[in-house]
Amino acid sequence: MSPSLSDDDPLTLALMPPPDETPEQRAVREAAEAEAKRVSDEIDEQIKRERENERRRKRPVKLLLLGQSESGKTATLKNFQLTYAKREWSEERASWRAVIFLNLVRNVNEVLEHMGAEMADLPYPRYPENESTEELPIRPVKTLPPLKFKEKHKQLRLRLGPIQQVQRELEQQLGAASTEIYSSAVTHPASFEPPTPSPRRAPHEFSINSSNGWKSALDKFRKGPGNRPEAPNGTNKVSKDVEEEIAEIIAGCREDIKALWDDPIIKEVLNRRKARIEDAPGFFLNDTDRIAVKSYMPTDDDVIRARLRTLGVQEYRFIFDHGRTVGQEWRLYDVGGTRSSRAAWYPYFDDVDAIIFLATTEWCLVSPFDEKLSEDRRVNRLEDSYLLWKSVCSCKLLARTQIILFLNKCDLLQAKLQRGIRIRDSVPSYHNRANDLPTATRYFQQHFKEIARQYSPSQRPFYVHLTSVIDTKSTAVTLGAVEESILREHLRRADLM
Ligand SMILES: Nc1nc2c(ncn2[C@@H]2O[C@H](COP(=O)(O)OP(=O)(O)OP(=O)(O)O)[C@@H](O)[C@H]2O)c(=O)[nH]1
Ligand SMILES: [Mg+2]
Repeated sequence: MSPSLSDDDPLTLALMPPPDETPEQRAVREAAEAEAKRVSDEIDEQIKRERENERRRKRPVKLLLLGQSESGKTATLKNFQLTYAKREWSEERASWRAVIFLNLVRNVNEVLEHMGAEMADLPYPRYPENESTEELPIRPVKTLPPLKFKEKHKQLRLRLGPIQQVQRELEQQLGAASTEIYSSAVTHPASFEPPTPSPRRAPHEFSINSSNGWKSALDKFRKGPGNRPEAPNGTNKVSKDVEEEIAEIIAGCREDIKALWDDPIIKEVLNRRKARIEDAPGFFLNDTDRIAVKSYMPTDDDVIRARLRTLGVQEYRFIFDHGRTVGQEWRLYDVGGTRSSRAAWYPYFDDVDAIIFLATTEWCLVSPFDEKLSEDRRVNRLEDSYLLWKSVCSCKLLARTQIILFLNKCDLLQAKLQRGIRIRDSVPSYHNRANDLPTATRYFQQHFKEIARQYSPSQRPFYVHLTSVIDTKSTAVTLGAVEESILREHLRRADLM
């Protein structure tokens, strides 16, 4: 007998067989007790199973964002945060201010550089080829008459001089993510193959890089106490002061920045030098009035449009506060897309529920009147995108992973087609198809689908969305569909475990 129960315990008394129980009554009672025990055990077993299922279902949803550099991975991640984790989004928004300042001063300095070069009659600029030693073809010598610069232009250059210093200061504060890497050589598939043991690939290269990505770059500018402990040497504080100082300098240059950007001679300079600054990532010169004020605070759209390169692999954990998966933890992995970053992707392929692969096709559209990049380089980027897609589709580790293709930057593709740029001039296999957005996206989509069909280790559904992820409203609708399909897959995998 249990030490807590004695013969005069009410429960024991209630459960005791009646003293005058007949053998028949006893048999009935024992059968009833056995049945009750069976039912009770069954219920216990069911509760155990449900708990186990619940535990499995609570497993975080893991989503990997892949694609070339500048394809829009980080912008997609920001849309996830804006749509599903609004609180974190609002907390983080202000810390993008410094990045947007950097984007704006970069725009200004690029215009100034073109003006200076045109004034000095220098040849057309070349892009730095950090990742490749391949030379770009030299542009033809100019044949146009020199432009008539006035005193006003010299004055503008002089008065906007401090903006160069501001760029240097911001780049220093934000670290390596603030500078771009350009590459043109595409001779082999983009490699993220399993790391072979080699002294050049130490394991730490494959860990989450939180020390120098944009997350940590933003930390330096994060507002308010309590969010992060202040660095012992007071660097956070210094950065905050620096940011205010920078806001003041930019505000002081507001009228000059506007005068520069609105000037007809400067427009001609940019035309001649084929610099379409407005199509480049992180273009904010049309927003100078709003941004170049001391009290400037970024809007949602500003943050989505801001450009800061991702270094390594960054993990973001969100508990969704909207959508079908409220309360569910999602882990999003945002990777750096430059060719040299891709070796770090592979370790994240294991155990991932889904991949969103971002591809942009507008790269390949070259107009001899519009683009300052060489045709080879643009077409190579399209080729690189196909090769990267092929590598992802054919990867055995991902054979059972859902892959969702975003054909992104459709807004830029549409704008180029409207400017009359013909696809067939850059992509001969396009032949005489209609030069419009529906036909173009169908064509590119078909190409990606065919690669997936041909190279996937086993057949899988082809999911594709045509996106412009800077449009937050339409992207929220796309993400709704994506969330549902990823969740279905997540639950299916949980049941298989
Ligand atoms: N116009 C337009 N711009 C876009 C679109 N998607 C992204 N961008 C912009 O393109 C730039 C590059 O986007 P990111 O999201 O930083 O690119 P990424 O793929 O993360 O690039 P890495 O970090 O270098 O791998 C940013 O300034 C974005 O705002 C789009 O659909 N349309
Ligand atoms: Mg990125």
